[in-house]
Amino acid sequence: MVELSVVGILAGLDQVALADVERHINRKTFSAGAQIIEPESDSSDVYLILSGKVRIVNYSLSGREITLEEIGAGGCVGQLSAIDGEPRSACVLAVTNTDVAIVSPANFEKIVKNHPSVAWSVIRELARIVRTSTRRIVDVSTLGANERVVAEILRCSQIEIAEDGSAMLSPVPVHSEIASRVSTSRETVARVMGTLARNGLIAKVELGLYVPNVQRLEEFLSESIH
Ligand SMILES: Nc1ncnc2c1ncn2[C@@H]1O[C@@H]2COP(=O)(O)O[C@H]2[C@H]1O
Repeated sequence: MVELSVVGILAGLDQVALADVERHINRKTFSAGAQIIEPESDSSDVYLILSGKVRIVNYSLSGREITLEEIGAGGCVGQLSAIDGEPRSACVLAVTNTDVAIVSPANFEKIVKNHPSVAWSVIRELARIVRTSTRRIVDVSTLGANERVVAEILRCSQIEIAEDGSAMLSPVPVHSEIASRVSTSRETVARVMGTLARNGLIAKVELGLYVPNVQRLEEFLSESIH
């Protein structure tokens, strides 16, 4: 059984406090593809992700799926409705089989009020969401679709950057997933990745998508913006 201590917002709690939280949760496993949070439901439960990966998605008026974020083990979703009592702001889907600890809104409030370190972590997480959302708004309002695709590959590369300035994205990012993250079509992603490959900025290799020089990719992006 996965320990609750893997959950980021519970990191500051000692064993006694964790045992107390354990009494206020229900564990559940969602299969890959299952919907964990449905916007239409009345529930305001909070989901602490113990293992696996979830995708937070919204839908455009035309029905296109927009990925807001992917969150792995240690993350927390569903806190917004638990905090403000408003309807769910997005859908949450299990990407892989995912083990969660479910906390009712009343128990979430109790845990937050009893443990200042949890309250602070929840606040920090909200700050992170605001920052990420701000960056997305700026990207969507200032960059064209092609540049957004390059910016997304660049962001993934910056996370994986090695000492020699290269990066390996493994597995190769799926076109439809990049498209969903940057609000464009799969065809645009395929076209832009083709251009990057022809310019030697990315290459598909056995291990994944290889970016030989992340700085060159950054320069390519800033040249295409200006
Ligand atoms: N922009 C976002 N970035 C990260 N997580 C989000 C974002 N929007 C919604 N979520 C998460 O998705 C959840 C959907 O249900 P809630 O609104 O209760 O709580 C939400 C957050 O946990």
